[in-house]
Amino acid sequence: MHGTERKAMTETWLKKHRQIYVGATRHPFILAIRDGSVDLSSFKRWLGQDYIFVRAFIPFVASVLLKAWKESDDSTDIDVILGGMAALNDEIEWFKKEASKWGVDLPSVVPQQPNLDYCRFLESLISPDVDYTQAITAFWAIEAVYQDSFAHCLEDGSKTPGELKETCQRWGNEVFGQYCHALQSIANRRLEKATDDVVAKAEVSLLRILEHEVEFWNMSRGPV
Ligand SMILES: Cc1ncc(CNC=O)c(N)n1
Repeated sequence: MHGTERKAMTETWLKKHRQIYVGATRHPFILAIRDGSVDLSSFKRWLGQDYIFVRAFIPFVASVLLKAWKESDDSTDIDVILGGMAALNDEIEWFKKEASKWGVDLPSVVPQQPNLDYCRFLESLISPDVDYTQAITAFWAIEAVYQDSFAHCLEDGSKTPGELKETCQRWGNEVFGQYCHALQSIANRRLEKATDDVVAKAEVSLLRILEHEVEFWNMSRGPV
């Protein structure tokens, strides 16, 4: 990496890994929501699995907050991360409401293997051995996949069914988009000053996240 221009590292990575990024953000499940052909049992499967994921995501975000507090050179990072935590509080209530609307009994949802694998990966990032730069890059990537995916379902020309629009709005709205940009700016700022070793680790975790996200969407198809 020596001598490499590191401004906007995350943008460089998204170009370099474009194929897998498109796989994660234009998955057949998302395309089916967008064209209105989505099977509602797929949607319900996704909803139940995502609730389990989001519960595991909370301690991960808390760990990023703690790392920011200990390691960040900019105290306003905390405000951005805290905003993300506040959104998760809302999100948990929304999942409960949405699940009851669709007749999904959340306590009886069994986590599928790709979900367990993704949650275990999140847990590995909580370790104090993972530094703030790597953790905030991972946090950005996880949020950005949902933002990009669901915003696609709200674009002009999309035929998203009315009853799924609220779901798409949750992650596809403008405010969530700005929040993802704020996370991306923090990641870029940190990556610019990071050691080659940390930059390499952050890139690997970005790739792992994109792979986990593809597997996560694949679960909506149901057990094979
Ligand atoms: C599998 C997955 N990835 C990203 C998100 C978005 N972050 C928090 O809600 C999510 N809900 N689920």
